[in-house]
Amino acid sequence: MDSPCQPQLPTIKFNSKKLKNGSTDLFNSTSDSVRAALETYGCFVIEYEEMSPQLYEAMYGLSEELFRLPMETKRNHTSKLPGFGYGGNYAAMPLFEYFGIEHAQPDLESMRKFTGLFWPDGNQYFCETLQSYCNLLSELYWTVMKMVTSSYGLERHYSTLETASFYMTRLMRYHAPGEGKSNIGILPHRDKSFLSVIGTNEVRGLEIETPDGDWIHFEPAPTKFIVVVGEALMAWSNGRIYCPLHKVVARGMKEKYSIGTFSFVRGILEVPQELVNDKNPLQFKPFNHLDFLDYCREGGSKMYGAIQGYCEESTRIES
Ligand SMILES: O=C(O)CCC(=O)C(=O)O
Ligand SMILES: [Fe+2]
Repeated sequence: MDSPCQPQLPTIKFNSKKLKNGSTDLFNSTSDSVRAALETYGCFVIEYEEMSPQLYEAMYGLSEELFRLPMETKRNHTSKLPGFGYGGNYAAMPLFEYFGIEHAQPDLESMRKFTGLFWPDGNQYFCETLQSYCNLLSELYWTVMKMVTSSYGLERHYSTLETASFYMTRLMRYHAPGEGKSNIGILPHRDKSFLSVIGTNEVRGLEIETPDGDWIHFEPAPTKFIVVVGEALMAWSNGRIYCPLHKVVARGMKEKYSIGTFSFVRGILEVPQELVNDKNPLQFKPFNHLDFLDYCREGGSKMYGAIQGYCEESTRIES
């Protein structure tokens, strides 16, 4: 049992109507809370009360259906990008399986292409449900990005990032290890993405390490999403934003399902001038995010954190 004084992840309420149409005071104060959470923990929990219970039930029901398909069908989903496509049955992570869908927007066409791999005659219900869920993750994602850029006074960078970004929406399953048992779901790692927003069914398992070395559980609920910083955003912020180590531990009899949208930025990522000064000298040379992703392809110790080494190495090669 967890003790009541266990450290908690910061939780921030998002009410999209109030944030869009309401007071700028609310937007500004929420933005500052988001920035503080990302600087301290590299993550926070969004409490989103408007979440539709019907969409939640439908999406996680359909995830179960998708993962129950035969292995040869699941393998139809391939990608050249590491971590995208279908993956699973790894010796070091035997309980973990995923489908990483690459898309420019959470549009119906991308979802139709993915759905068509498994249901050649179409599956409108799956396709529309997946699109609605991706849309929601994307809205939450861009609300966070608007807040981060605004809190640093970097509003002009928002649309540049928006234009250059593309996404991997990843549907994940963790097999249940069995009564009274636990086993690793995903090994400890730092994300190679810019930022992600992840929802989950009611099964716990995701743990995040604080800078002090404590591991904190994300406590799932239909109205909760977790925002996690990737190494690319940490570098872009010149190290102001923290990038946390995290892992999934599967326990007990229930399968865990989660769905996250992870963003990537095409072209060169560069620390904004506004974040560099005498007190905060430049820590990360400009880098190509997709080349960085490729550099991390082999996994291993790079999963713990590789951006510092990558920026140094790629500058050495160029000079
Ligand atoms: O399934 C989760 O909750 C976390 C997944 C994760 O850390 C990842 O895909 O990078
Ligand atoms: Fe991760």
